[in-house]
Amino acid sequence: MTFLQLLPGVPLVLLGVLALPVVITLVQEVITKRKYRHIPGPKPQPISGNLREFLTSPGGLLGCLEGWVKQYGDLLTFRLGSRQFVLVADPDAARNVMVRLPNHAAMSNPNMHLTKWDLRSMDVWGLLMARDDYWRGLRAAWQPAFSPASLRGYQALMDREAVALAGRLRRQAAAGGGGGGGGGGGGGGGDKAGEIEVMSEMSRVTLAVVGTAAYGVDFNSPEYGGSGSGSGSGSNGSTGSTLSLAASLEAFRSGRQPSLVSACNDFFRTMSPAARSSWSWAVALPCLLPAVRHLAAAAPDPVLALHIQSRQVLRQVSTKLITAWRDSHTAASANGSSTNSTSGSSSSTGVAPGSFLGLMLAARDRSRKEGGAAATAKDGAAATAKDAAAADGSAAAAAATMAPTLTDAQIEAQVQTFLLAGFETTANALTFAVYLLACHPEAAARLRAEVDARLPPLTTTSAAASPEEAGGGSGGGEAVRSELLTLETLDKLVYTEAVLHEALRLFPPAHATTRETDKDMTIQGHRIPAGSTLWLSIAHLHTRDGVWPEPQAFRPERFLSPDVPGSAPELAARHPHVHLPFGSGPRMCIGWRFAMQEAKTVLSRLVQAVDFTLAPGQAAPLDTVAGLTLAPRNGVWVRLSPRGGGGSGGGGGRGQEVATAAAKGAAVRSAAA
Ligand code: HEM
Repeated sequence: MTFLQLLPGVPLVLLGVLALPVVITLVQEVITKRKYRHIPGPKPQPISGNLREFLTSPGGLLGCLEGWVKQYGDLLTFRLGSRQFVLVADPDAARNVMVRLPNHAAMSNPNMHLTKWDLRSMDVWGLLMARDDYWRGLRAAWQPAFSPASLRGYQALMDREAVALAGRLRRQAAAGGGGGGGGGGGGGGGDKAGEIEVMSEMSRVTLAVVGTAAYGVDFNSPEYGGSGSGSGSGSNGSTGSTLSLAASLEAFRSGRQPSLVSACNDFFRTMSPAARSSWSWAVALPCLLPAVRHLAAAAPDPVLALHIQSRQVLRQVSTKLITAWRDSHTAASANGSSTNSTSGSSSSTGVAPGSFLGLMLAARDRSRKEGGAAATAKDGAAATAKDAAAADGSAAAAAATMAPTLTDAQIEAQVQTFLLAGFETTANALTFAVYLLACHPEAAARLRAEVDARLPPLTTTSAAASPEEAGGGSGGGEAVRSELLTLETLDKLVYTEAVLHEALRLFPPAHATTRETDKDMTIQGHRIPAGSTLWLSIAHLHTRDGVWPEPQAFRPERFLSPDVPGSAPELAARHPHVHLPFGSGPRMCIGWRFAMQEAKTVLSRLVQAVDFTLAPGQAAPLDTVAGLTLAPRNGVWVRLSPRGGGGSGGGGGRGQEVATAAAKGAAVRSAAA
């Protein structure tokens, strides 16, 4: 038989090759279906599973899950592409699995899977996704950065950024100008006089805090694309951040280089189920994925390209930070000025601000010494995370068996994890709190009274030495200063804390977390097979009927302890596992105290400095988007007015009362993917 005679068979072979992955996937689906057949849940479609309902539900991702819980009960199963999930919505069951199970399940976002390995080491090696013994070692290495002594050391820099924000907002309120040049961003507020977009401002503050607390650098400086870059349609000129996926895509198409804050926002936005690349279908056919990943890398569509770009920026920044740390540390060692790579990490003094990398490198040095030659050999065998992942084709499996020392890729993964986990969630929490206060003048008034009574006053001096000292922002020559807001004072801000807890309840930035079952287990009478992915819907627990009286109402009093006047009696009776903004158990958020300290500092300073109401045109109820995190879809616009008397605090007069925003609607969530 000649070659030519073979040709008619070629299309058939090709068809067979293409059909094979579909057949394999369908067979796997049948097997999976049998494994979970005893658990109720929506009927999946072949290949896509329940993805369509997830994406098209009018209530978005959260509304879809809510509907399923109503229909199928507190334990149900659903499939997204090839991935089967078990949703646990009962508080007791949620507590059990969070406390008992040590591992998060691997992430399953299409854009993430379509990105080549060298850009996503964080998805496996970062603390958030680390597993088993490797995670235990890593968590211990991170812990000193969040010890009480370390947190005390961060307070001055948190307050410095909060006072800078207060100055910036006060100047914008007084000038009656938009300061950042708003640009619309689809949020409805536009750049009218005295209006600001809250999320951009909060992102600027929280990014600055992460930068200085962890790395001792200013992430808002021009070096990282901040202060003035990125202005234009849909972006906030003062922060260089974009306000929506559409605005980021527009900026991307125009070839604009994103600031660090934009890249971080884009990372989260492109991890939303709504931000699908035209290559996303490949995730439903796992056996095709390695090949498609290469094709997608060669011809990414704008969504995937934006995702890849955000990871490239994160990578460049982390490499730069590591190199700078090494250079300065090597220089210091050569001068004999420092022998301790953590710059003072003893437990009594805490970790010095800016030395998170020192902590990681010290952990590596320590484990190298302890592990000796054997560990070093093992480390060498898995010299890069890429090699480890390639060894068996499973990055997650590689992580579980990793040597105890940290490779460069693993250290880079921690840098990126701290940056991402430490900034967006806190910025979103603050944004939601401001939105809720703008809608509830009575709560804002009570908060203002507490702040005025407790905080050291803000004083305004003329002629700022630098724009930074003046709180950045637009023009003018005034600076705002204050004595330090201490941790002792912060402890007394019980209503501020209650406002934040209530905002975290109604709009939990981390709306869900996961666990992976390590062996077969029984939940609510149903057998859950080993290796299952459990989806714990924090958002659902937070608004569960029958647990929370008027679950959608904004009532900070719920979180006041009984000895505080005006507290709501429900606190004592409440189930401890229906308010989990930071998760629970051994995988609970390592940065929760850091986040609360920062959020209290920033919110109280903001309220001390200005009054605010929702800007005309700002949608209420708020339009949100739930992806990896819950965020406002188009930012939140508020109108500022200065508080009276030069900002002396201490209960002095105010420039303008907060106008009632009741007509704008209550704190109802409209989460949409
Ligand atoms: C309001 C702000 C924040 C919220 C709502 C939040 C929420 C969460 C949640 C729900 C988890 C998963 C917990 C679980 O599965 O039980 C988590 C984990 C984590 N968070 Fe946060 N977080 C916030 C701020 C921070 C900050 C400031 C950092 C600082 C770096 C941080 C770092 C982390 C890390 C590294 C993990 C993974 C911990 C582990 O797996 O061992 N978070 N966070």
